[in-house]
Amino acid sequence: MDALRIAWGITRTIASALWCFVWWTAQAWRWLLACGIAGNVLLILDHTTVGYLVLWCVPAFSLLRATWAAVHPLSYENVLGGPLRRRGWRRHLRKHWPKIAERCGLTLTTPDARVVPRLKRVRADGNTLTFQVRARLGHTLDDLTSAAEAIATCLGAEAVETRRLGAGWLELTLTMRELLHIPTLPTIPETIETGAVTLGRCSDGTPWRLDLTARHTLVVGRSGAGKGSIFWGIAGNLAPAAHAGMARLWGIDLKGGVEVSVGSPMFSHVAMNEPDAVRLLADLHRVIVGRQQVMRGHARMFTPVPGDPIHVLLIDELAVLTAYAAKDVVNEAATLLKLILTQGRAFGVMVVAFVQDPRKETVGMRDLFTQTIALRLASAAETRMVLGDGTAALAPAHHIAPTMPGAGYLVGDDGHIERVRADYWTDDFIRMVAATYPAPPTPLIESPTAENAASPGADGDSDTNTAADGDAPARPVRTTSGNTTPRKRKPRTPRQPATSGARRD
Ligand SMILES: Nc1ncnc2c1ncn2[C@@H]1O[C@H](COP(=O)(O)OP(=O)(O)OP(=O)(O)O)[C@@H](O)[C@H]1O
Repeated sequence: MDALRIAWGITRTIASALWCFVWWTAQAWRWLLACGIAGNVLLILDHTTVGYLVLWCVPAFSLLRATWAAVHPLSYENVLGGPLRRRGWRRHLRKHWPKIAERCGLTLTTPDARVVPRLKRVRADGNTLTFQVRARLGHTLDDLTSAAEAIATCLGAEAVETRRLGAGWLELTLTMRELLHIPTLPTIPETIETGAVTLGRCSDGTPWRLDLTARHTLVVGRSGAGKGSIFWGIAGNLAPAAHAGMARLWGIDLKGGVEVSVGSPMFSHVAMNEPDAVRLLADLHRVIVGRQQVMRGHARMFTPVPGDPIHVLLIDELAVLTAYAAKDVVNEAATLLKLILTQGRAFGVMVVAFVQDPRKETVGMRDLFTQTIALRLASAAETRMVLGDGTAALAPAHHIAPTMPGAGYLVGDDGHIERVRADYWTDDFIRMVAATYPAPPTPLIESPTAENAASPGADGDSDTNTAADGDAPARPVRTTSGNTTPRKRKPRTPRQPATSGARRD
C-alpha cells in the first residue's frame, strides 16, 4: 500500500513537472522564437557551440525551473516562482489598466480624448497586489470603491480591500492567491496578553491580532461559520493572563453551556441559565461602578496589573439572552448589557458577543459594539444589516464559502476592513489550555456603597479589597447552573478612605 502511494506521488510530481515545462516554454514563445532565429544564424555562421546554446537556452531554463519547482517547491517559490509571478501581476496591471478602467466604467470618453483614472505605486508583496488610483474629474472615491470588486474580478483576484488616502486617491489591495483556504491550528499560548490576541491569519498571511483594548466585539455568523474558533481563540489566548491575575474571563452560554463547558476552568464566572446570566451581568456592572468610583479624579483609562485585571465577558449566542429568553430576563439583561457596553470600555471591562441572527429585533444593541467580525452570512441583506450599506460591498461576508469556517471580515472601529481566518480550536486543545491555565480562585465582588466608594481600593475587584477587610462575602461569584446561593450581606461599618490598595495606573 505504501509502495503504491509512493509510486503515485512520484508519478504526480513528474507529470506536474512535465506540464510546467511545456507551459512555461510555450509562455516564453517570443524568447523561443528570438533564440531560435539567433541560434540558427550562429549555426550558419559556424559558431556551433554558442549556436546550440542559444537555440536550447529557453527550453533548458524551463526544464530547470520545472525540476526545481517539483523537487523543492519551497525554495523555488521564495527565490524564483514568487518574484516572477509578482512581476507578472504588476506588468499585467500596468499594461491592461486603460482597458480594465474602461470595462469597469471608470473612463470618460470625449470627442477629443479618453480620460483614464491615474494609476500609481503598483507593488506586489507576498500574495497581494497593491496600487493607488486617482479619481478622475467628476468621479468620487465612492465611485472608485464601488468599482473595486469589478477591478478585482478583471485581474483574477480572490478578494479586494480598499483604503481612502484622501485628495481623490484610493488604494486597492488585491489578494491574488488565496492563503486562507488551508485551516490552521493554534499553538499553546505562552505570553501574558491583555491588549490584543492572535487569532489566526490575515489574507496576506500575516498573523491576525485582534485588539481588545477598550473595544467591544460583535461576532456574527451562520451556524457552522466557525464562531467557536473565535470564542476559544480569545478565551484561550487570554488564559495565561487570567491565570496570572491580569485578566478575568466571564462566560454566558445559554445554549445549555455546551460551548463554554469545554474550557470552563479558564473562566472565573460562568452562567448557563437565564437567572445566572442576569446575576452575572449585574456582578460585572458592579465591577464597573466600583472602578468608576476608584478612578474618578485619578485616571481616565484603566491599566491592568496583577490582582487588578481586565474583565472580558464572552457571550455565546447573544440573541438567546436579548431576544428569546423570558421577557423579564430579556429586559433586565438588555438593560445591564447596554450599561456595560456604554460604560465598560474605559474601565477595563470588554464584551465579546457571538450571534447567529443579527436582525435588529434580536440584537437591539449591536450599534454599541465598536468592532464587528462578520463570518459567513446568509445573504447580502444580512451583510448590509451587520456592516452597513457602504461597508457591506467591501466585506461581502455572504460570499464566504461554507468550506471555510472561521474565515470572515473584521471591521474595526475606524472602519478598516481586514479579511481573516481564525485558527481552529479543537475540544482536546481547549481542554489542554484550560488545564494548563486554570483561572485562580475568584475574589469576591461587593456592591459599591457610599463608604467604599471613597476608598481607592474599593472596586470590589482585588483580593486585598475583599478578604482583608474582614467583610462577609457578598456571595459566591462563580455562578453555575442552579447552585447560586442567595445574596447575604453583613452590615458594614464606615471606614476611612484607604490610601493603600489603590489602582496602579
Ligand atoms: N477556524 C476553523 N478552521 C477550520 N475549520 C473550522 C474552523 N472553525 C470551525 N471549523 C469547523 O466548522 C465546524 C463548525 O464550527 P463552530 O461550531 O465553531 O461553528 P459555530 O459558528 O459556532 O456554529 P454554531 O453557531 O452552530 O455553534 C467545526 O466543527 C469545525 O469542523
